[in-house]
Amino acid sequence: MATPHFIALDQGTTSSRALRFAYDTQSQQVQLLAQQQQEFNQSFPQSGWVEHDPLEIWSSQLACLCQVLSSHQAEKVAAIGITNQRETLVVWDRATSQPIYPAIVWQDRRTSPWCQQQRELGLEDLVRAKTGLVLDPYFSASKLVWILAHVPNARAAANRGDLACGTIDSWLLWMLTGGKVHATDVTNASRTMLFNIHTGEWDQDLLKQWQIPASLLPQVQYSAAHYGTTATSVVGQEIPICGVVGDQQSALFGQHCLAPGDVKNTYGTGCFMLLHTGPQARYSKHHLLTTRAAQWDAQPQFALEGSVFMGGAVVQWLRDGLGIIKASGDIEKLANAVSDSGGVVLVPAFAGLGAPYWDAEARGAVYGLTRGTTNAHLARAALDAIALQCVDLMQAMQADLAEGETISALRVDGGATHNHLLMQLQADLLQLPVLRPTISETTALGAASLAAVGSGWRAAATPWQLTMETVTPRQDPQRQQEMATLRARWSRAIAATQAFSQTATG
Ligand SMILES: Nc1ncnc2c1ncn2[C@@H]1O[C@H](COP(=O)(O)OP(=O)(O)O)[C@@H](O)[C@H]1O
Ligand SMILES: O=P(O)(O)OC[C@H](O)CO
Repeated sequence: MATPHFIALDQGTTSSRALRFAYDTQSQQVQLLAQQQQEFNQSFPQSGWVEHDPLEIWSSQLACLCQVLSSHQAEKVAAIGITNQRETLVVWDRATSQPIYPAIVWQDRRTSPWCQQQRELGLEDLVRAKTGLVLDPYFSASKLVWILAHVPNARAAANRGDLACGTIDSWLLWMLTGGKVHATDVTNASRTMLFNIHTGEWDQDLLKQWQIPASLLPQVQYSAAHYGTTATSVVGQEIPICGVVGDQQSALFGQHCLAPGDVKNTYGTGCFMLLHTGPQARYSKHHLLTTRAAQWDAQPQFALEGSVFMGGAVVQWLRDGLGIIKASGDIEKLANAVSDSGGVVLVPAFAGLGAPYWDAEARGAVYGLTRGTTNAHLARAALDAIALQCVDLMQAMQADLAEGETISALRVDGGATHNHLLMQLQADLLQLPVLRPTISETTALGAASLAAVGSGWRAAATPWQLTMETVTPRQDPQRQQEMATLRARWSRAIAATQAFSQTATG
């Protein structure tokens, strides 16, 4: 098998995907052979709540896997890698494998009051020191506490050891192995707010503080490890599962960002900028998170992360909420109908503001409307907002760089990077080259690559061949002036939005 195949399962916020790659061990070339994708339902049962059906996640993911399995010879598949939307939490019954409640999604804000209580108890610094995270509803811990408190009988069943919980990787592993494996990897664990990023273990103090029985939690392993094999009764054959990694850390790995100073930004539902910082945990002075990067041997790896909750989701809102475009890709043509937003600024704080503001109570706002404002101006303002949120992340990251470190380019991936207008805007705002791989599926590539490492087919440090396209920043004075104006307006709009959320009473 000189050209083993690896399958990545990429379970995202809006869709499940399976991608099959062939890896030529001689040339290190990788080829995408087949891919399948299924969207699934998003449920918004109350204001600020976001839920998924874990069984629909599972059935869509299994269907995609089975399709790419049957696309080529079965025996060529050397291993599977799983990558996933992070933080989203599932709790299920160990005996029946039935979820006891829908998955509470990373975007869900219902636990904002609980987070506030924990801050009032003075836990913020302790949580940050142990987990690298800020006390925000984004992370899994508050979602688990909510389920244990609100789902009938959940607390008693958890205390008896009858329940299991985990992020989506754990849920998929459990189902793929027919209930044999309850595990997760360090990157996913580091997003739960229950994991000590320094010791590499569940933090007993936090578990005690929040009354979480340790028996609920999965076993934590390296990202490249032998997790188990798929059950024949489920998938039709036994295939080793040798990689598990959160989707943003997977993209970091897939983009070959393995050394301190390497940075990537993914433009999916949200936008996630990660800076690899090497084997030492580094704490931000500018409200970024400290998180685990993919780990392939005994040496832990760390990253600084800036998370923006509404990236491509703003485009979905224009499509599904306002109905001003039919497909996400239509936004570029509409936005190109005008030369700028006409002074309109959209702050998409629909689910609060993530890094670097961490304002769970902020809500979205549009400024600068006139009688002349059109859908095209709004579309343009939406793209501006995606890029400007990422400028905030980059500014924080640059301010956190160690002496001698510089960021010379931004590697990008994710659905919204197909938008040329957005990518040019990003390059111009940052005055940095934006590097876009011709394989846009670097998240899946990262998981496939880790599965190849975990199954012994390649060494982690050996990069795949990646061809990059460069978007060069425009440096003419007029453009620079336009970008400065955009940034100044954005700062005012953010300040006004936060002031409104502090003064709003209902
Ligand atoms: N041409 C485009 N311009 C802007 N946004 C886009 C474009 N194509 C897709 N998107 C957005 O990208 C997101 C999908 O990207 P993807 O990487 O598949 O996300 P996820 O992994 O979060 O499900 C959607 O929010 C969609 O609105
Ligand atoms: O599903 P994505 O690609 O939007 O990623 C979601 C993130 O992992 C949330 O932290």
